[in-house]
Amino acid sequence: MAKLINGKEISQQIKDELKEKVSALKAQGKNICLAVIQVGNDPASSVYVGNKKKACAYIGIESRAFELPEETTEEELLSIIKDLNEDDGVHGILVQLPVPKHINEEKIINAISPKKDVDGFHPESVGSLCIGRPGFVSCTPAGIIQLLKRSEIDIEGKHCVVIGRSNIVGKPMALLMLRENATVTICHSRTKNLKEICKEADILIVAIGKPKMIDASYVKDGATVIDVGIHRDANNKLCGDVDFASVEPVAGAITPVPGGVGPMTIAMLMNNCVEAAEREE
Ligand SMILES: NC(=O)C1=CN([C@@H]2O[C@H](COP(=O)(O)OP(=O)(O)OC[C@H]3O[C@@H](n4cnc5c(N)ncnc54)[C@H](OP(=O)(O)O)[C@@H]3O)[C@@H](O)[C@H]2O)C=CC1
Ligand SMILES: Nc1nc(=O)c2c([nH]1)NC[C@@H]1CN(c3ccc(C(=O)N[C@@H](CCC(=O)O)C(=O)O)cc3)C=[N+]21
Ligand SMILES: [Mg+2]
Repeated sequence: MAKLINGKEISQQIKDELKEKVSALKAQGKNICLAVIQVGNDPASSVYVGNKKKACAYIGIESRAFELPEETTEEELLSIIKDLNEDDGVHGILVQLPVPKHINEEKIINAISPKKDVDGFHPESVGSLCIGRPGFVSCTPAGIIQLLKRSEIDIEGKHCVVIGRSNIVGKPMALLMLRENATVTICHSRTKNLKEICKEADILIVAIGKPKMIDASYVKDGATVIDVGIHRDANNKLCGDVDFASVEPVAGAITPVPGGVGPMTIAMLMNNCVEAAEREE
């Protein structure tokens, strides 16, 4: 029986810590504001954006919502970002991904000022993480580090296997584990012997985007398993990239979906907004 890593509870702790910080900042006359931009109305995106707005309200951060139609042009979106970059009242800018196909995602990410890049997706933020300089760190991987630390799971010297090498999850995750002195292996769709490599992991972080792909046969006895995936199964129930029922009996610790990594992503977004405001001085 694995210890359940409770992301809902840990994210709540973090949000409560941030709430106190925000009221202290407010007492000094500083109000924090996050601009959240959604283009189109993908239902999953709307759920995440809604969760972000709720978290802002709870912590005392103002959220300025831009609900733009699917037909919004790249130029229009870039122009909104430019205005927000120049607006001293706005501390963080988030453009919910994916954006519609006619908009170049890379151009949008590059347009956001690194000072307001609370998602940590800008090349300057990623480069800073890579060479150990201060900058915003992608929220999902940063949240996973918090999950591990606050669950008292040692990272230093452990073999961490990350499955997935996307720019927003897998790669920054591997860099963060390295920064925490883990020995890190990154796996992807061309990896041979995926199962054998995963079986070596003390900490297995799964971000592949394939529902329930990782079962007990990939997991060493007692390993910590972190499930980043988020899907809806045949019964419209949320599930991850990990087959929880299969893995839970062999793992030492495991995150559920929902209530694992997802809520941490939002808590770390809030953390980055507070940092953006604090850095302003
Ligand atoms: N909970 C949260 O807060 C968040 C959850 N997510 C979820 O996490 C998952 C991953 O997201 P993201 O990183 O954006 O996904 P991407 O689709 O961008 O990346 C998936 C990665 O997994 C690799 N991969 C795909 N299939 C296999 C396979 N059969 N064996 C080994 N590796 C494989 C790919 O390899 P290759 O590079 O070779 O193609 C790629 O590197 C998704 O389910 C997403 O919804 C994402 C962000 C936040
Ligand atoms: N610019 C940008 N930044 C992101 O951080 C970003 C993004 N685009 N695009 C999509 C992914 C995905 N993501 C999630 C956030 C919260 C939950 C979350 O709250 N999950 C809850 C359940 C949510 C539900 O009910 O569906 C949970 O796992 O318990 C999940 C996933 C952020 N992302
Ligand atoms: Mg992706």
